[in-house]
Amino acid sequence: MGSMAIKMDERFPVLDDPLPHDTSLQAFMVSTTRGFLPRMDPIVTLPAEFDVLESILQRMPVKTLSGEPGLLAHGQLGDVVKEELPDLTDAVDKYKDNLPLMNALYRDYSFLASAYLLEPCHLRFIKGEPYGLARDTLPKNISRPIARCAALCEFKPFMEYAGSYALFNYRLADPSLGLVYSNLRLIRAFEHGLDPSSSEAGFVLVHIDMVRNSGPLVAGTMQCLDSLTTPTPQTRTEFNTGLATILDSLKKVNGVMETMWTKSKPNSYTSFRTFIFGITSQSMFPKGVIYEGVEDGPQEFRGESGANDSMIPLMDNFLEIPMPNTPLTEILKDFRQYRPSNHRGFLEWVKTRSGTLGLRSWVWNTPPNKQEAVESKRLWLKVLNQVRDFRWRHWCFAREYILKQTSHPTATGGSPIVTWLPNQLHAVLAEMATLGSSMEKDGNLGEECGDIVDLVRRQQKTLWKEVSKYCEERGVEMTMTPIPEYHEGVSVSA
Ligand code: HEM
Repeated sequence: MGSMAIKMDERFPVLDDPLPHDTSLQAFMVSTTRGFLPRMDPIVTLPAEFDVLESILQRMPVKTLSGEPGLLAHGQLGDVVKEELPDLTDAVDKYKDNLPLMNALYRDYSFLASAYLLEPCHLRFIKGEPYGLARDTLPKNISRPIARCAALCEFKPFMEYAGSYALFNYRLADPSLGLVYSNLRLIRAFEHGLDPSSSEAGFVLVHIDMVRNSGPLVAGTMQCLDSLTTPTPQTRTEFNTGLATILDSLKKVNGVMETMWTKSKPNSYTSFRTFIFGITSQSMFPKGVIYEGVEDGPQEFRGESGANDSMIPLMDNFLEIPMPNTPLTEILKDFRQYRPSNHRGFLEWVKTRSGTLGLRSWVWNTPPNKQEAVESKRLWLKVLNQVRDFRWRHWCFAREYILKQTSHPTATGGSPIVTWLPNQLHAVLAEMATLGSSMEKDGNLGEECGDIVDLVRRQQKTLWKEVSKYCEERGVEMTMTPIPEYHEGVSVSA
């Protein structure tokens, strides 16, 4: 089901039972129980053939598990990789039928690859110097095995958010306590992340803690789409129940997101992020990276980024949020490739299914006076409000963790730091203002939705001012389109 073509007129095979013991399936498959988390908790222990890799990865972080400085603290990783690590591609092949194990190897080689390439930049960064150039060649003992496991797991041969850095990088300190924040530990880290109270650990673990709530998000989405696919007299009721489930799940996700402020400190982010930069659009890699023994030409890939999480893209596709036709939106589309193949297939399927059903029109162009139809609109607006809430908080993160800390112009995924996040936030605000105005006209806004629309109108102006200020300070072109005063007269049909 990973890369297998799913016909768009068939129901996407979302799992209810995530089949945690089935090693013939990719680790990442969308389910109504674990949502976008892998089907099983990530594999921690590698087979004995990989003992050298394990030993290097344990000695690698700036601060190791014992608290002693590791190889990256003194710039010793490059030499150790050359001296100690054999090319273990044949050992990878020996286990190729065990896809979750391939995923663990992909995670581990991608940690090593990023640390190896960016080690020189880290050494300059801690001296307060600009990043300068990274290493531009990945030696065979890393490039061949990472290319092999990435191909088997259907990832890019470079660190990704789900398959490597975040969602396949946790273990349970006490398995009997399950997936609760205080019980989560990182498997791999670059800087201080093996200490669960560190900002690096907090940054990663908050992502996992959020995605832990994505099962009902998937289930609610499927319920909404199913209810319209085969219409019955109960369709509207079922649709509204599905929307309510989505809303509940997003509220939990946003509630956990808010804990980032205390779990990971704004002034610590820039030091561990050196290792999660990608190759695409980064000054550290002006000529890409040569993967020795794999491909002839230089390669480039986007870096690790929450932009490759699937929860918000799911909502973008389900709600048919119109994105502006800008080069920034092209980057958003490019990000959609950097995720597990099954997530990719699911997101595409939802986009097509919502579009074919004309979901947005069905909700917004129905007669305004039927109570259940009005409820669909209110729920839809509240779900959009959670997407807004996510993106607004996210913009606040970008301001506090990045813009106020560094002048480096490009985020880890290779997007321009000042304008990219606002491109999407602006689009969500505009959509909400448009839909809110149409409810207002019909006299159906109600108090809660009225408050939401008021907030949207205030945030449109604040965002505009903030982005203009950063663009001016940094000499960046302001790309946001002007805000039409309260979007009067804008059509809401899809
Ligand atoms: C300190 C916290 C965070 C910072 C500094 C941060 C930073 C960024 C940056 C700079 C981008 C732009 C894309 C790029 O990398 O080129 C981005 C995108 C994104 N990040 Fe984060 N992030 C944070 C936390 C999170 C969390 C907890 C999630 C949860 C899943 C997340 C999900 C996303 C999403 C979905 C996008 C795409 C946004 C969109 O479509 O508008 N981020 N992040």
